[in-house]
Amino acid sequence: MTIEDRDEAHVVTHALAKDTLSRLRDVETEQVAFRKGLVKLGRICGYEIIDGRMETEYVSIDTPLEETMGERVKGLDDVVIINVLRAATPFVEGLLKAFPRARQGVISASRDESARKEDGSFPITVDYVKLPEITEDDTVIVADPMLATGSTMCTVLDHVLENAPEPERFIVLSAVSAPDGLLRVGEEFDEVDLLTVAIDDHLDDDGFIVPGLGDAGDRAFRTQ
Ligand SMILES: O=P(O)(O)OC[C@H]1O[C@H](OP(=O)(O)OP(=O)(O)O)[C@H](O)[C@@H]1O
Ligand SMILES: O=c1cc[nH]c(=O)[nH]1
Ligand SMILES: [Mg+2]
Repeated sequence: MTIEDRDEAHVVTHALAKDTLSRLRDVETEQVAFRKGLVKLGRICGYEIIDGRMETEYVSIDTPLEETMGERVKGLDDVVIINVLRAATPFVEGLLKAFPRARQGVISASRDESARKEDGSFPITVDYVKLPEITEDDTVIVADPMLATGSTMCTVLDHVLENAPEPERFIVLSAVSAPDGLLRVGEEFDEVDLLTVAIDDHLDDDGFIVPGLGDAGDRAFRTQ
C-alpha cells in the first residue's frame, strides 16, 4: 500500500503519482500534457483508494475450465464522485477509470481572487449544484486537484453533507495541498479522510500554493 499517514493528511506516495505530479509542476508542460497528466494522476489515485481504503471479498468463479475462488472489491458499485468545477474535470476523468460505475455529482465553485479576506480565506461563488443521493453504503470522493486556503472545499462540503447520512467512507482528494487548507478542512470536517499527493510549503500573498503548479484550471483549459 502506498498511502502514508501524516499529521495533516494521508499522502499517496506511489512512485508514478510522484512522477506524474512532477511533470504537472513543470512550467514547460503545455495544455494537452497537463490535462493528460491530471487524468493519469486521477487514475493512479483511484487505484490507490481501492488498494488502501477498500476491502476485497472471496467469491466463487466458474472459469472456462473449473470452479475456483477469486477476490472482488467490495463496494465498487457504491461510489459517488463529486467534480468541483472546473479544474477537477480531467482529474475526475481519471478517477472514473478506476470507478467506471460511480454516481457523479457536480458543483461549480470558484474563488473571488480580488476579494481575499483578512483571515486569508476567499469568498466562494457557487453557481451550480447537482448531486446524487448519498447513502450509508457509499464511498464518497470529493475531488479537486488544488486545496489551497480550503475556502472552496469547505463550501463544497457544506453542500455535499447537507441532508446526507454519514457514508461508509468520505474522502477529500487533491493533487497538491497547502498546510493551511488541510488544517482548515480537517478542523471544520473531522469526519473526512484527507488524501493528497503532495503537501506543499506555503501559500503566497495571492493565495497560490508554493511551489504548487500554478493555476490548474487555467493550465488545463488554456484560459490564460
Ligand atoms: O482552497 P482554495 O483557496 O479555495 O483554492 C482552491 C480552488 O481554487 C481553484 O479553483 P478556481 O476558483 O481557480 O476555479 P477553476 O477551477 O475554475 O479554475 C482550484 O481548482 C480549487 O477549486
Ligand atoms: O495554487 C493554486 C491555488 C488555487 N488554485 C490553483 O489552481 N492553484
Ligand atoms: Mg475550482
